[in-house]
Formats: sequence, C-alpha cells, structure tokens
Amino acid sequence: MKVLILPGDGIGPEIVAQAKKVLTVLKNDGLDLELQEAPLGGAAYDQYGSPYPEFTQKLAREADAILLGAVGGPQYDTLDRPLRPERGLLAIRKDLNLFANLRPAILYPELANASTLKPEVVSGLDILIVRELTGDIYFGQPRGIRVNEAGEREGFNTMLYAESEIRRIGHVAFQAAQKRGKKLCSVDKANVLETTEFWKEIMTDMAKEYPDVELSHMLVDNAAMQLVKAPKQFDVIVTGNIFGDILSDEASMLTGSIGMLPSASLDANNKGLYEPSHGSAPDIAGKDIANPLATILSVAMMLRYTFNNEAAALRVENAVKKVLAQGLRTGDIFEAGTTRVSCSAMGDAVVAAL
Ligand SMILES: NC(=O)C1=CN([C@@H]2O[C@H](COP(=O)(O)OP(=O)(O)OC[C@H]3O[C@@H](n4cnc5c(N)ncnc54)[C@H](O)[C@@H]3O)[C@@H](O)[C@H]2O)C=CC1
Ligand SMILES: CC(C)CC(=O)C(=O)O
Ligand SMILES: [Mg+2]
Repeated sequence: MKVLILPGDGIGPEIVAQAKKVLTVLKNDGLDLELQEAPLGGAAYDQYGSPYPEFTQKLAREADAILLGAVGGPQYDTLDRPLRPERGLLAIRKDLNLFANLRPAILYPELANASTLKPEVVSGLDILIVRELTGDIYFGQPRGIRVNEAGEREGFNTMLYAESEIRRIGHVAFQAAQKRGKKLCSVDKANVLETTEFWKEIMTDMAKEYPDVELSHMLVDNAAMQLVKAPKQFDVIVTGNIFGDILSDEASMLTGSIGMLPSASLDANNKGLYEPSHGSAPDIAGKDIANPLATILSVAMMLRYTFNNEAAALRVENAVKKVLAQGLRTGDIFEAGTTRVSCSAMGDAVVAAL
C-alpha cells in the first residue's frame, strides 16, 4: 500500500512527523506500507512554483492513501490566487475526486473539561459530519473580482450543485447513518438559497431509499446554534462544502480543541486523503507545541476506510486514549492537574502506547 505524505506548511511538518512515527511502527509490525513524501501548498510553490505541482500530482494519483498536514500561511496571501496554497488543496481534492469528507467529532471522556460546553451537555458526544468536498461555492464558476457596469469593483462566487453531486454525498451520509444511530440531519439554507433548496429536495427524495434512516432538515444558522446548545441531538450531519467547513470547526470545540478533529476525504472507491480538520496554524508554527492527535487519528481513519484494517485503526485510537488517560496534554487541551507536553513528546507517547 502506497501512502503519500504531504507535510505542507506551518505546523504541517511538525504534526505529520508524529503521524509518520505511528505509520512507521505499524510498518515495522508488518503492515505492508510504502511511504513517500511530496510537497503541497506553499512548500510546493516555494520548490516548484505551483501549489500542486506535477511531481506531487503523479505521486498522489499513484498512491492508495495520502496523509496531509495543512497548507497556507500569511506569506502566501499576496500571491496570484491560482498560486495560493489553499488552491493547491482544492486542486488535489478535485483531481482525485475526493468528494466525501468525513469529520467525526468525538469527545474523549478525559477531555470533558476541555470542551467549551458543560460536561453534562457534551459527555458521550459522537457526531459525524459528512461534508461534500468538491462542489459548492468553493468550486462553482464563475468566480473572481471584477469591475461592474457602474465602475465599482465587486467580488463574486457561485454556489452550485449538480444533482449527481448531491446524490453521491447523500448515499455516503445515509449509509453512514445506517451503520450508526440511524439519524441523518441535512443542513441547508433552503429558505434563501436555491442551491440548497435543491439540495433539500434531493435529500428528501433519497430518504425513500433509506426507510431505516430518520431524515431531518435544519437551516444552517439554527444548526450552528443547536451544535452549542444540545449537540447530542445529532448523529450524522450531511451538508455542503462551505457549511460543513464552518460547522466542523465549530463542532471541534465541543471535543476540546480543533487539534482533536481528524478527517477523511474519500473518492467513490475509498481512496482517501487524510488530514486534521484544522489549518496550518501559523501562530504556533515552528514551536513544537501543536496538538498532533487529530493527524494521528486521521491515520486511524486511513487504516479504517482505505486499508479496511479495523484492528489497526482501533490500535491507534486506543493508543491515543491511553496517552489522554495518562494525563498528557498539548497546550490547547491542557488543564490543571494534567501534564503539558510538546507536539513531538505527544507523538512519542502515542508510539510508546502503541
Ligand atoms: N486543510 C488545510 O490545509 C487548511 C488550511 N487552512 C489555512 O491555514 C492558515 C491558518 O488558518 P486559520 O484560520 O488560522 O486556522 P487554523 O486552523 O490554522 O488555526 C486556528 C486556530 O487554531 C489553532 N490550532 C489549529 N490547529 C491546532 C493544533 N493542531 N494544535 C493546537 N492549536 C491548533 C491555531 O493555533 C489557531 O489559533 C490559513 O492560511 C488557512 O487558509 C485553514 C484551514 C484548513
Ligand atoms: C482551503 C480550505 C477549504 C480548507 C479548509 O478550511 C478545510 O478544508 O477545512
Ligand atoms: Mg476548514
């Protein structure tokens, strides 16, 4: 199995280095893994003048799974738009058809006090956000900044979903709900946006194929509020690219930190790109203080979804549980009575727990 590692920018190389330690343990224990590395994002621009260069494209297409840190940073904000790191990330997602982004928000009991919500509201939290990843306003054309007829500059993007795009993410979400609590909440803004009115219509139609799943609909503004009011009402949430992006960052805080939220971005055959849900965190980059657990938990998702190796996935997740039970915490989840450790020490502790 070929795993391509894309460290990326900011804290990317630091957190990916910890996940790589985990992959190396699994490899040494007999898992058939071939690890390769390539640049993506700003690092790729610096080296090749493109955020998703041909060198990376070739390896990404050949890989069975990809592990990404994160991309972006303020030093790239003034580049022409197509050269910006984030465009490299959108490009690899589109190139590999990684339309299904799974973002589980799970509260580990040891982090109950790190959650922004009261323990009684959040204990036992286990939500799966299914975010469509290759459509919506992030990809719709036309887009840009132009001068309008009145001579004023204006920015514009297009929120667009084809029926086939909605149906394929719908199937992923309904089937995920079938394997869990059998509740699916489709989040939209159907009261004002035609794109999501259409989304709601298709999801409603699809529900007939999944009579064992209880489908509900919620407007995104209410969903944002309900997530911090009573998050345990949700089992699986399915939504478009931009709403899923925002709601998953919000949901991460219920678990203690964005540094705890892994993700899988899958194509129709479960080839996947695995990455933490957060960004490159330029404010803490280079200090060895970032939380690597979301990235390590993304390795567990890789083992589960692409390699179909549930035992190895559980082994990694149990190692993470063990270090939390030992009281080890990076700064973002630190509280009195626990032991603050660096990013690399956290990686070493997970390896020891493995
Ligand atoms: N998948 C990706 O590669 C993503 C890239 N980005 C890019 O990352 C850059 C920074 O974006 P921001 O809006 O600041 O979001 P961010 O997620 O990088 O950081 C937001 C806040 O969370 C903290 N944080 C993030 N990950 C952490 C971790 N593992 N441990 C501890 N604290 C952590 C950061 O220090 C910061 O205070 C931008 O260039 C943005 O475009 C943003 C989101 C996703
Ligand atoms: C380039 C952005 C869409 C990345 C991001 O915020 C995400 O995927 O969560
Ligand atoms: Mg995001």
